[in-house]
Amino acid sequence: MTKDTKKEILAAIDRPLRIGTRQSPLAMAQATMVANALLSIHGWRPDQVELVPMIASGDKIQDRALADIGGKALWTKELDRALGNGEIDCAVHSMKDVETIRPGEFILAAMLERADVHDRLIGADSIDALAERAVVGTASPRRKAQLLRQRNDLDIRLIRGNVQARLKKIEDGEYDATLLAAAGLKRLDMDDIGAEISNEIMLPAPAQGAIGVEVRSEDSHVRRLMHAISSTNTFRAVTAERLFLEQLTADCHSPVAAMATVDGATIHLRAEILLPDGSQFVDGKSSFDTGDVSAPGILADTLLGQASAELKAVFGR
Ligand SMILES: NCc1[nH]cc(CCC(=O)O)c1CC(=O)O
Repeated sequence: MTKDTKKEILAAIDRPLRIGTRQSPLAMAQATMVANALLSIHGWRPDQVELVPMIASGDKIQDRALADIGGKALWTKELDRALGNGEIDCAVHSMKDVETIRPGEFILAAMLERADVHDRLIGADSIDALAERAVVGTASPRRKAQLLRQRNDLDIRLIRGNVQARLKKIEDGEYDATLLAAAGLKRLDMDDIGAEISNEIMLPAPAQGAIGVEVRSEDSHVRRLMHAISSTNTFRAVTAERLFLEQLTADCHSPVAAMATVDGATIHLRAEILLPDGSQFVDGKSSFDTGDVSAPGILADTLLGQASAELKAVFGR
């Protein structure tokens, strides 16, 4: 960008850019990363951005699985309202928690460069090292199915609450172990906690480790500001994973994993669908051009085509 366009963008800001976020420590850390990226790339003063923390419905409900009470919208509803109203200029999300189909009035304008995509096991050095019938807390149908595939003796129970609350429950002995995304732990400066589980054993959730920024589609000014902090490779990889998920018509009940990597002009997508009890799964991979928007859906159809009637039924087929 030339010096003149930079000046023009700066001049257009007559008040701080309001960045909407959930108020959990992880969400605040993510929004701060977006704020810092903007300050750094646009050369702004710290007072030219403002974090606007909001409580999401999902934060108020701690005793049931998300899947049972309204799914991913519980994380986006409040922020959507504020973004639609113009109370905030953008909303920062963990892309893993964002529905595949979003209101047309919003657009994903940026994704920060993706962090570590592994899951980490807290409470034991490996899945095999867990005691017989150990109690493992997770709220993720994917992690539950992948754990049971490896160890069908494990007692998988629902765990809710933010990262700190979950770690406390392990400390207190309420659960023997849990799984958390390495990306989230790192953002909370806790990346040394637990043991890394390989992507072979636990392929991550679609969009795991990616932070996205949504803006109003019509707001070309903020779109342009966000474009400057976006990682093209992360955007392409996460978009492929989300297209895969969309074709499956999966929701947060569905045990699904997908991970794409970008190598030059090629996307490599690996994905897997499982029965909730881990007793069956189908996995596959596909490599395609970065411009190919139908390949992820074709992989989804291929996996479903190889699935048993029971596994198809998990995806309403
Ligand atoms: N569903 C909660 C959630 N959403 C995003 C992350 C971690 C950060 C990320 O994957 O980007 C987490 C916690 C976890 O899975 O451990």
